[in-house]
Amino acid sequence: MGAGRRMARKQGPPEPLSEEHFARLKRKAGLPVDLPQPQDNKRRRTAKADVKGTGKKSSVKQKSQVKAATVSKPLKEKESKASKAPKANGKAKTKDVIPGLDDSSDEELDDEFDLENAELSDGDDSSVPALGDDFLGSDSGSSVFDSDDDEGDGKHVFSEDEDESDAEETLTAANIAGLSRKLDRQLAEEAAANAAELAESALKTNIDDDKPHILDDDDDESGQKTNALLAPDMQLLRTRITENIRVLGDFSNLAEEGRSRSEYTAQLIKDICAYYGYSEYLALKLYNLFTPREAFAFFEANETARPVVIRTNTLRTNRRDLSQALTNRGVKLDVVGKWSKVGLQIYESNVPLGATPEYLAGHYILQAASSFLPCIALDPQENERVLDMAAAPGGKTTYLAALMKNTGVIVANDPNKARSKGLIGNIHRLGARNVIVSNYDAREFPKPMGGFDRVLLDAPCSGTGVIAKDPSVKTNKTEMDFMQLPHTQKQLLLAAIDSVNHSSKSGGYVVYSTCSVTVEENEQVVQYALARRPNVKLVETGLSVDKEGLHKFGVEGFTSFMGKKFDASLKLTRRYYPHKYNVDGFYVAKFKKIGPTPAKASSSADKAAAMADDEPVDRTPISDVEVDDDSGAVKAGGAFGGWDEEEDKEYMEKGRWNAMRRRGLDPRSNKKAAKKQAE
Ligand SMILES: C[S@@+](CC[C@H](N)C(=O)[O-])C[C@H]1O[C@@H](n2cnc3c(N)ncnc32)[C@H](O)[C@@H]1O
Repeated sequence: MGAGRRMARKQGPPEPLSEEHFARLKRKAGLPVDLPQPQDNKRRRTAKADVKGTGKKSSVKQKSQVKAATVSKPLKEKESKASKAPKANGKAKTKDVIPGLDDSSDEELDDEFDLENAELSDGDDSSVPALGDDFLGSDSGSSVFDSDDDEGDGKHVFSEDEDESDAEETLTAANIAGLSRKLDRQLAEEAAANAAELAESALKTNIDDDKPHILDDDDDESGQKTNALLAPDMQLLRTRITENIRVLGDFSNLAEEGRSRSEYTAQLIKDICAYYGYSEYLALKLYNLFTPREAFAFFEANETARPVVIRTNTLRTNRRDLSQALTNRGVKLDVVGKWSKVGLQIYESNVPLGATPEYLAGHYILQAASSFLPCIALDPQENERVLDMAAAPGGKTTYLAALMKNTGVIVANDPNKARSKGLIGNIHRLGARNVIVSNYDAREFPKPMGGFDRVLLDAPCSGTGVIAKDPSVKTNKTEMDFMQLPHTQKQLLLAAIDSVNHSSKSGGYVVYSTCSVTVEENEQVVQYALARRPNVKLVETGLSVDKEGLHKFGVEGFTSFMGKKFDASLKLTRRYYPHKYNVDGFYVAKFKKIGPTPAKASSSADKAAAMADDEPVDRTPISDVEVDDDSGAVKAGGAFGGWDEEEDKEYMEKGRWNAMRRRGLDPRSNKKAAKKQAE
C-alpha cells in the first residue's frame, strides 16, 4: 500500500464525474474535447455551451440553467479537514463517522442531493492508488464476490464482508475522511444554503420559459437515429438526467405541454442506463424503489466505494487498544458510529491492513459496517446454540462467537466448500473456539440439526446493495435471477424458522438478511414466511443509534410496493442504503418463533410447493439405495438390508418423537404428518 493512502471519504452529496473523465470519453468517441475553464462554483452555464463545438444538437433547452457545483467546494474543504482529523500522537478522536444516523442528518443528506449542483465538480477518486498485494493472496477460494463459483449454489453468494482476498479489493477503493462534529455543523450550514438555493431555483423554474426541454421532438427522428450511433456525450447525459429529475419532482410546473410522466420516466431510465451502465431491467427495478431524486442519489452512491471498516475482535483485544496499536503504525481511523462498539473506520493507512501483526494475531477483521447489523439484531447470548445457515467466509460467524464470548455452540454452515476454507481460516485466526463447520445445503435443515436458540440466515442474494464493490451486478442480473433467488431464499427462510426451538428460554429468534435492496429478495420473502409459518412474528431488530434504542437506525421496510400489500409488521424490518448511511445496501428482518411449527405447515405439500419450480433433485436417501451390479436396477431396502419393522417399532417411535422435538416441531400436533416428515 502506498504511503499516505486515503481510504475513506464521507458519503456526502452525489459526486460528479471529473471533467477529465468526460474529456477522455469524448476523445475515445472521436469528438472534439472542450475542457471547461476553471469557474466560480456559483457560475451558471447553459447546456448548449457544453456541447459547443461538438456539432451535436443539445436536447436540453438553451435557457435551462444548470448551476455549478456549489456543494463540491465545502465538501472538499471538509474532506481535507477530515483526513487530518486523527491526531498525530495516535489518539484517534472518537467521533461518529457514518452520516444519517439520526433524523436530522437524514434530512441534511436529503438536502445534499442537489441535482443541479451536483453537476460540475471534480471527482478525485482516480488520484488514489490501488492497494498492492498483501501476503494473503487471493487463492483462498473465499473471494466474497465469487459469483463464478463452480457450484451452482455458489452463483449468488454476495457478501459485504471481507475475507482475505476481498480485503484487498475494498482497499483499492479510495475514500477520504469521515464524519466529525465539526463536519456535521458544516454540513448543516451547507444544507441550509442548498435549501435556500433550491428554493431560489424552484422560483426560477416557475417561469414558463424556463421549462427544460428534455424529450426529443416528434419530428426529430433523423436526429435521434444519428445520435444513437454516436458515443453518448456523458456531460450532456448527466445534465439531462438532473434536469429530468427536476421536472419529475415538479411535474405540473416544469413538464412541457402534452408530455406524460411516463415519457419523462422512460427517457430517464434510458439515460441512467447509458450514463451508469445498467441493464434497463435492473435500472428500472432499482429506480422504482425510490423517488426520482433519491434514485439518482442511490445510483450516484453506487459509483463510489464505501469506507473501509474493520471490526475489533473482542475475543483477542478491545477497540481502544486496537486503535492505539494501529494509530502507532500510522493508520488514521475513527469509530464507526454510536451503533457499534467494535467498528473502526479507516481513513488512511501506510500499511497493508491485511498484513499487520494485529491482523495476523486476529485482533480485527476487515468487515463492511452493514455486515455488523444482522449480528447485532440476532443478539446471541452466552451458552446458546446458534445456527449460521450461510456462513462463509465467516465475518458474521466470528462476530457471533465474540458476542457469545466463545461460549455455547455455533454451527457455521455453508455448502460451498471453497468458501468454507475462508470460513475456517477466519475462525482460526480470530480464535473462535465455539464453532462447528458444516457443509449442508441449508434447505435441508432442520433435518441434520434443529432446536437452535437462534438462527442467522444471511442469504445468498443478487448483491444489488453492493454494486459499488461489484459493478458487474449492473448488467449480469436477469429476470430469471430475480425469480430463482427469492425462491431459494424463501426455502431457506422456512428452514431457518423450522430449525429454531420456540420454547428456548433465552431465544427463539431468526434473523434474515441480504445485501440486496430489491423487494423480491426482502419484503416478499419475509411476507411469504409469515404466510407459511403462522408460528412466527416480526419483532424490532433492535438496531438503533443510541443505547436507549430511541433512534432507530435504518429505513422501515415496505408495507406495500407497486400494488402489492404486505403485513403491517413489515415496517419493523430495516433497509440500509448507501446514499443514506454510507454503508452497503442491506436488509434485516428479525422473527420471534412463538409456537411449534405445525406439522401441516412443514408437510411434504408445503415443501413440494416451494420446490415446484426447482431443478429436479434425487432425494433418495443414500443408505436406502442399492444398485444391482449386473442390471443396474435399484433394489428396495438397499445395502443396509432394510428394517425389521416389528422389532424396531418402539425405538423408531421414540426416536421420531425426540427428533421432532429437537427440531422445534410438536410431535403431537399431527402425528401422521409428523411421522411422514420425520421420515
Ligand atoms: C452472503 S454470503 C454469506 C456471508 C457470510 N454470512 C458472512 O458474513 O461472511 C451467502 C452464502 O450463502 C451460501 N449459500 C448459497 N446457497 C446456499 C444454500 N442453499 N444453503 C446454505 N448456504 C448457501 C453461499 O455459499 C455464500 O457463502
